[in-house]
Amino acid sequence: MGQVERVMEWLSARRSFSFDVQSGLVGGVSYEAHGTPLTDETLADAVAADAVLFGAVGGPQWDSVAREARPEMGILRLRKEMDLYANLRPALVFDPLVEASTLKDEVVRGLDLMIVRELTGGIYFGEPRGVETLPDGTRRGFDTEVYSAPEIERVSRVAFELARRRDNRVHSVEKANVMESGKFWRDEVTALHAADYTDVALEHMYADNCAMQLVRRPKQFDVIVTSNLFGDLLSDCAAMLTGSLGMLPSASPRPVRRGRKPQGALRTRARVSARHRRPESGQSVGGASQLHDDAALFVRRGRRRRPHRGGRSGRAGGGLAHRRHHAGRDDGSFDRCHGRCRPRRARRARRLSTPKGVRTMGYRVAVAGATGNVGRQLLAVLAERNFPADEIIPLASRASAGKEVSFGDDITLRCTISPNSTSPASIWACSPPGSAVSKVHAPRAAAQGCVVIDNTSQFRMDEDVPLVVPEVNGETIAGYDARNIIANPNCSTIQMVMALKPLHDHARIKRIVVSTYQSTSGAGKQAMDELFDHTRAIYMNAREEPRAFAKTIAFNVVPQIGAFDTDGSTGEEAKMVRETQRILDPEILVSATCVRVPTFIGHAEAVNVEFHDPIDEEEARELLSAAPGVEVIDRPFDGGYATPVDCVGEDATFVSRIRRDPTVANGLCLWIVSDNLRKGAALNAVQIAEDLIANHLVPA
Ligand SMILES: NC(=O)C1=CN([C@@H]2O[C@H](COP(=O)(O)OP(=O)(O)OC[C@H]3O[C@@H](n4cnc5c(N)ncnc54)[C@H](OP(=O)(O)O)[C@@H]3O)[C@@H](O)[C@H]2O)C=CC1
Ligand SMILES: N[C@@H](CC(=O)OP(=O)(O)O)C(=O)O
Repeated sequence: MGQVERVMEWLSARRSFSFDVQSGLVGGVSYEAHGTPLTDETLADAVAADAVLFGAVGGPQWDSVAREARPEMGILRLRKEMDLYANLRPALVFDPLVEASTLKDEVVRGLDLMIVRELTGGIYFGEPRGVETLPDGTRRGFDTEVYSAPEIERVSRVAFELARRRDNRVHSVEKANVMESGKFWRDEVTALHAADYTDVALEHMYADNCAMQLVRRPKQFDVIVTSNLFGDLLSDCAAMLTGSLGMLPSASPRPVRRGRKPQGALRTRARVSARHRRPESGQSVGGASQLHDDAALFVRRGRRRRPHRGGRSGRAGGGLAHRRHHAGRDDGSFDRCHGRCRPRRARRARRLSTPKGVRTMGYRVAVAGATGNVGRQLLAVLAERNFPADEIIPLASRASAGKEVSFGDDITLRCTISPNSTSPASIWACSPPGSAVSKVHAPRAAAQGCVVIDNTSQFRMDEDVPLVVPEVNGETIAGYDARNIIANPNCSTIQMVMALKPLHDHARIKRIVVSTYQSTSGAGKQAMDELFDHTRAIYMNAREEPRAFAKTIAFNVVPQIGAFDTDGSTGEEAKMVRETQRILDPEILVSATCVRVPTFIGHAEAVNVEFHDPIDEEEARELLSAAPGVEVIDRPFDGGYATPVDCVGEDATFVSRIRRDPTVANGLCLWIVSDNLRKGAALNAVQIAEDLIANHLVPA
C-alpha cells in the first residue's frame, strides 16, 4: 500500500483528485488482531467508502487456521457484501516494459486486453460444499459450480459495455462441452447478445483453449468474460503476459444503487473527491484513459529521465511545492490558480559558488530575465536536471537588483543587473522581455566568450545563428561558434515541430494549417496578472482597461499576438511560418492563426497537415509514440486527450485527437499541447546547454 499512497499523492498534486483516506485491517493481520479476517466495523467502513484500495491478503503463517478464519475469507466476504460481481483485470503491455514478459516481443508488444471475471458467484460460493464420508467409508470433498441467469446477465453486460468502449469484441469463456453450468452460461450470454448487443462481436471459447490462446496469440482478445474460477486462473495467466502479477492491477466497480444516500458524513476508507462522479458498473472510469496514459508516460520517463537533484520538482505549475502552497486552503484555490501563483517556501539563502582554491569542472551560467516567467523556469529546470553549474548568476532589470529568486527547492539567489555581470559566465541563457535587450546584450556577452542561448526572436532568422529544438535539429548546435549565439524558437513553433518532425520524416509535409490557443503566460508575467485582474473585475462589476492585450482577455479570446504586418498577419503568425520552415523544410507551406485565450499556462494548437506521401492515423500514432519528448494521449473517450491544464509542469509535447483529414488526399488533424514555459522556452534552452557541454564546450 505504500506505493499506492505515492500514486495517490501524485494524483492529488498533478491531476486535481483529492482523497480522504482511512485504513482498516483485512486478512491475516485482522485475524491476528481480532481473530477474524474481516470485522463488521471494517466491513461497514468499506461499504460506506467510495472506493476501497486493497493490497494483498494471506501468507503461509495462516495456512493452518480454520477455513472460516483464513485470510482469503476476508476478501471473499468483502466482495460478496459489497456485491462486487464484476472484476476487471486488464493486461496491458507498455512498450518500454516489453522485455519484462517471458514471451517474445512480437507476441506481447501492444497487448491491451481486459478480463471480466465474475466475482461473487460460481464455485467459490456455491452450495452444497464440504467434505463427507460415504456409507462405504470413502471420504470425499465437493464444491458446487452454480450460476443463476441474472448473475450471468449482469456480468456479461459489463463485458459488452466495456467492449463498446474498446475494440467491440467479447470472448465468453466456459466449459460448455463438459459442464452443465458452462452450457447454461453460453446460452445466457448468447441470448443477451441477441437481445441487446448485436453490434458487439461475440465468440465463445472453452476455458482450456483460452488458456492456450492467451500464450499463443494474446492479441486476438479484446474483452474476455468468464466465471469466478476460470477468471481467477486466466487472469493470472494474463499477468505473466505483462511480466508479473504486480503489473496487473484489478478493479471491481461498485454497482450503483438508485436512491443510495450520500455517504459524506460516514467514516470512509478512501474517498475520491466529490468532483469526480462515481462510474457506473462496467463504465469507462472517468479519467481512466488519462490515468492509463499517465502510467505509460511514467514508464517511458522512467527510462529516459535524468535523475533529479532532490527528487522534488521546483516547477511553477502543478508541482508538489505548488500543491503544498495551497495546503490547508480547502477553497479550490489550487484548481483556480493553474500554477499562476508563485509558491514561497521557507528557505535558507545559500550562494551556489565555488570556494576559493577548489578546482571545479562546472560552468558559470548567467540567467538573464531571471525574475520573469521564462527565467524562473530556467532556474527550476537547471536545478531539476542537476546542470553542472558552479555558479548561477540571475540577472534582471535595474528594478530587481537584489531581489531573491529560487534555484531548486532550497537555494536562494540574489539578482544583479544585466550589463554588469555577464563577463564571468560561460553560458548566458537569455530571456529579457523582448528583442531589444537581447540585441544589445547578447552580442556583448558572446564577444566576452559566453555562448548565449537566446529566448527572444532577435536572432532566429539569422543564418549564422542556429535555431534549435534538440530533438528535431540538434545537430545544428555545432554551428554555434559562428557568433557564439544559439536561438531558441518561439514556443508555439517548438511544440508544433516536435510533433510534426517524425511525421515529416515519414511522409514529407506539403502544407500546414494551424490555429493556436495560447495562454497568457506567453506574454509575460504582467499578462498573467492582467487575466487575473480582468476576471476579478468582471465578477466585481468593475472595469479594467486592457494593457498587455488589444482587447480584454477575461472570458474572451483575442485573435492577435504581436503587431500586424502589411499582409494582415500578426508577428506571432509570421514567426510560426518562418521558424517552422527554417527548422523543418523551407518548402513547407504554413498558414497560422494565433489566438490568445484566457488560460494561465500551456499552449494548444489545432493543426491540419497535408503530406506528399500516404500516412494514416495509426502510423502517425506509432511514429509519435516513438518520438523522443512526445507523448501521445489519444483515446476517443470523454477526456481522452491532453489539455493545457494537464501539461502544466510537464516536459513533454502532448499529441491528441489524431485523425484523418478527409478534405485532402494525405491529411491528418492533430491537437498539440505543451507547457510553453518549459518545452516552449526554459527546458528547450537547458537541453541546448546540455548538448553544448556534452559535445562542444570545455569547462571553465
Ligand atoms: N513566455 C513564453 O512562453 C516564451 C517567451 N519567450 C521569450 O522570452 C522572453 C521573456 O519572456 P517572459 O519571461 O515571459 O517575460 P517576463 O515579462 O515574465 O519577464 C521579463 C524578464 O526580463 C527582465 N527585464 C526587463 N527589462 C529588462 C532589461 N532592460 N534588462 C534586463 N532584463 C530585463 C525582467 O526583470 P524585472 O522583473 O526586473 O522587470 C524579467 O526578469 C521574451 O522575449 C519572450 O518573447 C520565448 C519563448 C516562450
Ligand atoms: N509569443 C509567444 C511567446 C514567445 O515565444 O514569444 P517570442 O517569439 O517573442 O519569443 C506567446 O506570446 O505565447
